[in-house]
Amino acid sequence: GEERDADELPLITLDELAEHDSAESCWKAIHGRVYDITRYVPDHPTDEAVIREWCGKEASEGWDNKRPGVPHSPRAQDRLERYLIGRLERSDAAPWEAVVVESVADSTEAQEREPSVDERLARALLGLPLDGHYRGVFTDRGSIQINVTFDLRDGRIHALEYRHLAYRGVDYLALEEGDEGYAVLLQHRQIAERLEGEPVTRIFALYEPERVVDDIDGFSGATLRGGKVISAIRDALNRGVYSWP
Ligand code: HEM
Repeated sequence: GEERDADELPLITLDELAEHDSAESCWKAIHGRVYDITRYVPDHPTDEAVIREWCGKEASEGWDNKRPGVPHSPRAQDRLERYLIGRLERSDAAPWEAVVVESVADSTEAQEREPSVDERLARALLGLPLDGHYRGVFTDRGSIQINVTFDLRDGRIHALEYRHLAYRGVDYLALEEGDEGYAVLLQHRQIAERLEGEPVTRIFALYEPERVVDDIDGFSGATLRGGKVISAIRDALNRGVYSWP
């Protein structure tokens, strides 16, 4: 669809919107525009209930927060624009400026958010991981093997730490020099050192640990479960920012 002049679109009231609150006819208002997404509901990549509960409503909050702080991708935005049918009639009861859930919002006050001046918002709109403190785990059959924390700044990893590191009943963080398996702990620490300041995309190098860690004490790089560290980091990224810098 060509970009239509917003002024040409019909005005739709909140009452009218509210009549289309089911899967049979699902309209949503997002940032001042109204979309009839009825045809899209069955195709949405979640449980239908997730998207249906916003039918008939001002849904910017859901749109901007697939999970807290994680907005939909540009691809989803393109998709959304296919269903544009009107403009929401503004009323003071329904502010439709960017809505950000509380955990993410600057708590001081609702200030004007523009991607040109708000780096966080710009990264969010581009689908880039947001700066902040992250925590994630790798579990195996219910028990946590790796628990990592790290910070992202401009998409780069800093201060990667292991809160927990255990395989097969061995608590590696408790090992001391000379203990069997100590080299595995050193290798994990090397990962943290070598990833310091690297773009987060660099984690995939851990699939070939010898690219990242030295051979220590005759242990080959293969001792290291590089894939598990990647999983813990990806889990952290999936969970989203744990706390803001
Ligand atoms: C407003 C309420 C909505 C909520 C709460 C919501 C929630 C979600 C969630 C939780 C996911 C993640 C699925 C996953 O990672 O497996 C997702 C993905 C997606 N949603 Fe929605 N959604 C909403 C509306 C929409 C609408 C109206 C469209 C398009 C017309 C849409 C298009 C997509 C697409 C294309 C994805 C794939 C990931 C992406 O491109 O961001 N969603 N949505």
